[in-house]
Amino acid sequence: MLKIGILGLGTVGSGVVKILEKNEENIKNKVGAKLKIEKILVNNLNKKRELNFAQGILTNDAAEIIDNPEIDIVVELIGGEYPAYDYIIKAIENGKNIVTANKLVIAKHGKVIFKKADENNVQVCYEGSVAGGLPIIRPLQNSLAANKIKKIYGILNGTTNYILTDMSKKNKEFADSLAQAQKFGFAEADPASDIEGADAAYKITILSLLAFERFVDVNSVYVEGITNIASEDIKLAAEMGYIIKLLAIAKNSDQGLDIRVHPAFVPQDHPLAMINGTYNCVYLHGDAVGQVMSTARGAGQMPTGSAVVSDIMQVSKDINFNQREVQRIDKFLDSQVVDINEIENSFYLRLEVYDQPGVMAHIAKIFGDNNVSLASVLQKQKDNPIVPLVFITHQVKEKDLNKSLKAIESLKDVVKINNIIRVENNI
Ligand SMILES: NC(=O)C1=CN([C@@H]2O[C@H](COP(=O)(O)OP(=O)(O)OC[C@H]3O[C@@H](n4cnc5c(N)ncnc54)[C@H](OP(=O)(O)O)[C@@H]3O)[C@@H](O)[C@H]2O)C=CC1
Ligand SMILES: N[C@@H](CC=O)C(=O)O
Repeated sequence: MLKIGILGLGTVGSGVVKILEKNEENIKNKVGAKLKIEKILVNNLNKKRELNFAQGILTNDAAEIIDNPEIDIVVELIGGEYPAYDYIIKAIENGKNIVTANKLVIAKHGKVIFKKADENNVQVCYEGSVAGGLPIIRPLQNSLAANKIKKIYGILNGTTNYILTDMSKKNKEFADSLAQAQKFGFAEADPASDIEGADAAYKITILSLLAFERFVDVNSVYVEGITNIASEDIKLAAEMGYIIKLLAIAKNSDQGLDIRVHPAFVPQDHPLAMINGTYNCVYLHGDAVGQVMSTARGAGQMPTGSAVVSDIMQVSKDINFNQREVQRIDKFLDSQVVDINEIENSFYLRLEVYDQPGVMAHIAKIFGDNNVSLASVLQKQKDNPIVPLVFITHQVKEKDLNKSLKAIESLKDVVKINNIIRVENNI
């Protein structure tokens, strides 16, 4: 019998307990040992819970798990940076194997945690940390290991994909869709991490670690969230043949790593445009295998529970059969991240201008002076002295676009620049 201590009994922790109970027999057969939940750490012992436990299982003292010599595997599901990180380190030092779904901790502290795990001869598994129920950590470590991976495009945040899908398909307002995602338990305890892009940045940092064998400083990832996306942008994107998605992108080249998270126009006929709701997707290119695309629900109790329990089972099997999967992280290098200003993209620009002669000529001249060429222009007629003007540019370096936008903003016939969104035509 192997004994498990779980830190956290929220959305994911409850899912893990349910799966371990529901599939108990099947899990025992696959692992070759019975798995027993010894203790569960919660914050508030008096909280009303959907699951019932025997006396003494729930505790609010972390030491009863991380310092407990009976426990073989510590499953960290409390989230956030601290005390989660401290608990993981202490548990490793105490010889526990770790399973976690905490992308923040793995993205920020993976290097230290993996080193510590190696020194203590234990494993750290984190399949649930990226894209919930979508298998991608183990495939990158194993099934795709023969490949050199050049680029990854991901829809890695369930909350924002849910919001964008709702806004585009059901004409819902941002705040209503976010509230729904929070109610379902997809959103982080602090949903700013979802809607402002940090959650996806942690996830693409973890994928880059495995795909490119590079440690990335998560603070060097360029991040923009979806809080500026208006329903007007979603409608205009559709008119122009695109869907707006929050993309997490990592491309490796001799110049360094182009790694970023931002909303993007995705062509309507691209498979990524068809990933809706809480579904996540990873779309990558391996030199041997070619394109690989996988999709599954990226957030929520049972999909994430599925990934976490699979990790628990893998670690249990390894303990049971006395083996340990080794990650050769000692060979991983630190990454050079390419400055966003040097990256070329096509852009969607939505402006409001005074409807008067010459405005187009003034804007076109500034674009021309800064090497910005236009792929399409959409001028909306309104019975109003102020009209929207929409452009899609050809590929241009961000720094050149920004120079021209600064000049355009100061034109007196331009009211304001409403939005700028990157257009990913070459995924
Ligand atoms: N929700 C999702 O869909 C997904 C979440 N994840 C990740 O999984 C992890 C857990 O997320 P989720 O289940 O949503 O989080 P929740 O907020 O739903 O649950 C957190 C749990 O941890 C407990 N807890 C929080 N802080 C402490 C503390 N300082 N000491 C003791 N217990 C504490 C809470 O106790 P109490 O119940 O008493 O309040 C609660 O049981 C996070 O890292 C998250 O990013 C990953 C993929 C998907
Ligand atoms: N808040 C996250 C949960 C899973 O990682 C998301 O919405 O994707």
